Amino acid sequence: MAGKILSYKLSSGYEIPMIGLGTYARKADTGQFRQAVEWGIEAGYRHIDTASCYKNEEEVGEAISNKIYQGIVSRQDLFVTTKLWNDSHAEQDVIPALKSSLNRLKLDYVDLYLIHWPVSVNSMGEDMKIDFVETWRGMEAAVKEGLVKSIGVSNFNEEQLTRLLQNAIIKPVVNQFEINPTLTQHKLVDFCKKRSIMPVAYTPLGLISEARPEFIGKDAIKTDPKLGEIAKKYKKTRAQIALRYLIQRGVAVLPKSFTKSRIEENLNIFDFELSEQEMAIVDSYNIDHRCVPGTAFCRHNNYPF
Ligand SMILES: NC(=O)C1=CN([C@@H]2O[C@H](COP(=O)(O)OP(=O)(O)OC[C@H]3O[C@@H](n4cnc5c(N)ncnc54)[C@H](OP(=O)(O)O)[C@@H]3O)[C@@H](O)[C@H]2O)C=CC1
Ligand SMILES: O=C1CO[C@H](CO)[C@@H](O)[C@@H]1O
Repeated sequence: MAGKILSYKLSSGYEIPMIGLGTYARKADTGQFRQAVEWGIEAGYRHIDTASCYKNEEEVGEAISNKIYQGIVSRQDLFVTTKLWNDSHAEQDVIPALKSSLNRLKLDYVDLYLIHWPVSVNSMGEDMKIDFVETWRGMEAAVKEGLVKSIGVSNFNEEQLTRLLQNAIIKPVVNQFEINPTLTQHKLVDFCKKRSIMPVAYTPLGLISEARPEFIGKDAIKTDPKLGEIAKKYKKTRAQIALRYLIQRGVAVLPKSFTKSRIEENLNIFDFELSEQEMAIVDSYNIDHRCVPGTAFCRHNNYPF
């Protein structure tokens, strides 16, 4: 891997590597998550993003245990994030849900625990209308029990972050939300930074990713020659330029791949710098298009978008 991975000091005092390996997949073969995380750690990733709803924490945990056992990394070298699912938002459900995640991950703490969505549901998917401030009390208790180093949120909008900050004893250190060249999110990124909340980009490749035939017609970014020229100049791919653009905006990125060469490629973004003009070109692909609109929750209380 060329170039040292940058990291950022969170408001909790812990360092978060600016790139993490995403692990969500709608479909996967048995062992595919484990294999991807093992390749990731071998390639140099030290930050892994999972969630209880991804149903892959066991395989992610196996990969981590294997790499620790093989002496490739120690637990302290890794930054592991997992997320509280929407069906465990009652204050008393947070620690049991986290303990189940830790059990599946075979870890005794995670570095970051996030409220996955500001929306609460029951096992039938019905809206439970639980206030996320109540959920936050459970998150704070998890810090006090030493089960997690830092806590944060995902898919929260400005209004929700404001209410949370007004009511939090331990402040959220991260908001994880969709950010990429076709959904640049300048307003929410600036809002978070001003409040010492680190913006972390999910779906950082957005419409660049080849596996999204449903977006044909909106994906000029895949073929536009201006981006091709920038990529050629630095001997990088369009995906690497998109990731570098986010890093230079001070946004951490979580690219997911099951392909060994892409896992390595996505990490190889720390040995070049885009000019201001090139940053503006990448920025110009914005069409405010959400790849992850969370439509399953669009009629729920606290739907964020
Ligand atoms: N908090 C939240 O609500 C959400 C969190 N997330 C997190 O963010 C992570 C990343 O988001 P995700 O939606 O997976 O989207 P990504 O932007 O990471 O895109 C993933 C897709 O891009 C392909 N890909 C990966 N690298 C390259 C490359 N270099 N060139 C071309 N194609 C590439 C992958 O294919 P292949 O695997 O075949 O290589 C895969 O199909 C998730 O895995 C998850 O951890 C995601 C969505 C919501
Ligand atoms: O984290 C996640 C992974 O992707 C899913 C579907 O696109 C999202 O709903 C979820 O929030």
